[in-house]
Amino acid sequence: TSGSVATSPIDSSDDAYSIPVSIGTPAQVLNLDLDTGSSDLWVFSSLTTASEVNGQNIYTPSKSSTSKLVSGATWKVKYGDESTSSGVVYTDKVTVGGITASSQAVEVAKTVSASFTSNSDIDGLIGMGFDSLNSAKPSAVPTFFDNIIGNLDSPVFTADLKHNKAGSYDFGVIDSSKYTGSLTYVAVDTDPGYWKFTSSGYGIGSAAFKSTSVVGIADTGTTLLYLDTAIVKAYYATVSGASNSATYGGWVFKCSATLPNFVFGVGSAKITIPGSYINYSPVTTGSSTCFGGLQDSTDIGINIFGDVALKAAFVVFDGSDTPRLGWASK
Ligand SMILES: O=C(NNC1=NCCC1)c1ccc(Br)cc1
Repeated sequence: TSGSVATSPIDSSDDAYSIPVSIGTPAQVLNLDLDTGSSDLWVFSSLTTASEVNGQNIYTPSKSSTSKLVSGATWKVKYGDESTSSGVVYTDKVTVGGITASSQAVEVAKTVSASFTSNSDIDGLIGMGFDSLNSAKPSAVPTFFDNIIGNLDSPVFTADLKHNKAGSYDFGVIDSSKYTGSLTYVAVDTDPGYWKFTSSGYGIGSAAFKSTSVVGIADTGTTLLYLDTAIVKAYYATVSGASNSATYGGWVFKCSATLPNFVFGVGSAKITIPGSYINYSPVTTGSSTCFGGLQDSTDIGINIFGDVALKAAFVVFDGSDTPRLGWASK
């Protein structure tokens, strides 16, 4: 089988990208954040503390004829932005882009942290990292990708995220109409469970490309691009008036600034992020000070190729016995 689902940015800053996911019988459709940086499929639910639900769609297992409680199973997940959620586990029928996992572990939230409550556009997450990252206890549960991979024509999913418009995630097929040129593949290190790869270098504006190994993860669940201090400083040195603000917790500049393109290498290929993608958003609504889409990864401990980078490319997440990432321009 193969399938495709549209994915839309939840707001004008492309803060996250959601997909419709059908759960249960009859179908309950929730908008989930497909996240290659984690491996839990969890949802707002009828079991979620009422005061922590604010406009989200919820999954009510008792209304699904195919739901089953997984006795004794619990989960608790913490994300890189310090957000958290936790609860219990059901299995149910889950369909994404026309592809069904008949008995998918659906982690039902009993509690979620404030940043989830305040985001009415996201009804939960669908993790597409490796199973080793799954938080369920006493034993991990397989991701949706792991459950369907055996039925896919090809053991892959692809990401075609776009700036301020709908893109798509495809499953089981590589649609060559969605990219230009050719795909360049790079090895993935699956320890500890991210899609971790080594970029071959970077270029800032019209400056010479710098060949250097940059280890990072391809993370659809992280909004921005986080790289080593030296690269980030070199980039903002070309933006007059840019500064690393303690007040705002990162690099800021005048919203009217002209930002250079940023190129990152994958093998011999080069992906160009338009400078405009690095003007992320005003620090507060209406401010003329803007927060950069490229930030320092020092405090994280690993580089993250988040949505700012991913939306400049067509990316193949290849889950074959030798996992790898394919990158192309578009
Ligand atoms: O949590 C992570 N990615 N997904 C999401 N972030 C926020 C909601 C979902 C994440 C993963 C690895 C590293 Br290293 C840093 C962050």
